[in-house]
Amino acid sequence: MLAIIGGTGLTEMPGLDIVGHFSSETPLGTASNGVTHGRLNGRDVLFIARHGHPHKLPPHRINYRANLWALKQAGATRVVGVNAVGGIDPLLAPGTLVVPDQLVDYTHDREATFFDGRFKPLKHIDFSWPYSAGLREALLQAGRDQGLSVVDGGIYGATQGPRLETAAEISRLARDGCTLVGMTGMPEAALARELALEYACLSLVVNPAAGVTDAEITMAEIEAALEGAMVQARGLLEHLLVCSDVPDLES
Ligand SMILES: CSC[C@H]1O[C@H](OP(=O)(O)O)[C@H](O)[C@@H]1O
Ligand code: HPA
Repeated sequence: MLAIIGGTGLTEMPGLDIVGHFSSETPLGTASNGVTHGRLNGRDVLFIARHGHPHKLPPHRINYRANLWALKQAGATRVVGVNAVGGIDPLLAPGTLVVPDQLVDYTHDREATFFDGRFKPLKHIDFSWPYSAGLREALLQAGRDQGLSVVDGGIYGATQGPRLETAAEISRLARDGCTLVGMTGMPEAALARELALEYACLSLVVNPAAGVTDAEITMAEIEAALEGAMVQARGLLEHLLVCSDVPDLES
């Protein structure tokens, strides 16, 4: 079943016919929220709000392990993480939707693996290509079907937060090749891979990253960009659920 992890600006899925709720308690601690099982456009979908609902958890305090575990237990096989990001590449203006194809992890002190001694045998997952190619393509196809222009590829730099970055930090990320910056892309992607879940991200550019323009970053501009982009993102996700080209990885 497809699962959606909603981020900033997506703490619930409007229009969902609720089938049931799964508890937020897991062997890895408490998930941000209980997992909601619903039907959208006649298709089953699971939903969890990464920051809780209402939005309360900062990115470094999210129990990513519990969230992924709860989704897997609820029957998820494919997971789309939705995230608000800053645009490092000046071509990625606020309002742009991106399906990243790579990431660089700058986070620290997060519970970033299931293989910390409790789960055996230890597996060193291959993470050369951190996102599922099939799910990325399904997202891009859903965007094309909806007439949306969705950027195919981008390098997501995952920072610790919750503060935004300095201009010098963003210059460093740009030198590393990052085109997008956010605070939640890791360890979410790696944990999904450890649980053998197909995982891809739909990133919404909500501001130029620090120093990309001369202006300071304001929450007002972020909220305005998020409002518009989220309407498109929700349409894309709803279409993804019914899109005939989506490979059904469960069959
Ligand atoms: C200034 S908004 C920063 C906040 O938004 C992003 O969250 P998410 O990825 O869950 O949409 C970013 O990572 C920060 O947590
Ligand atoms: O500029 C940003 N930096 C990090 N995370 C973000 N999430 C939205 N915008 C940003």
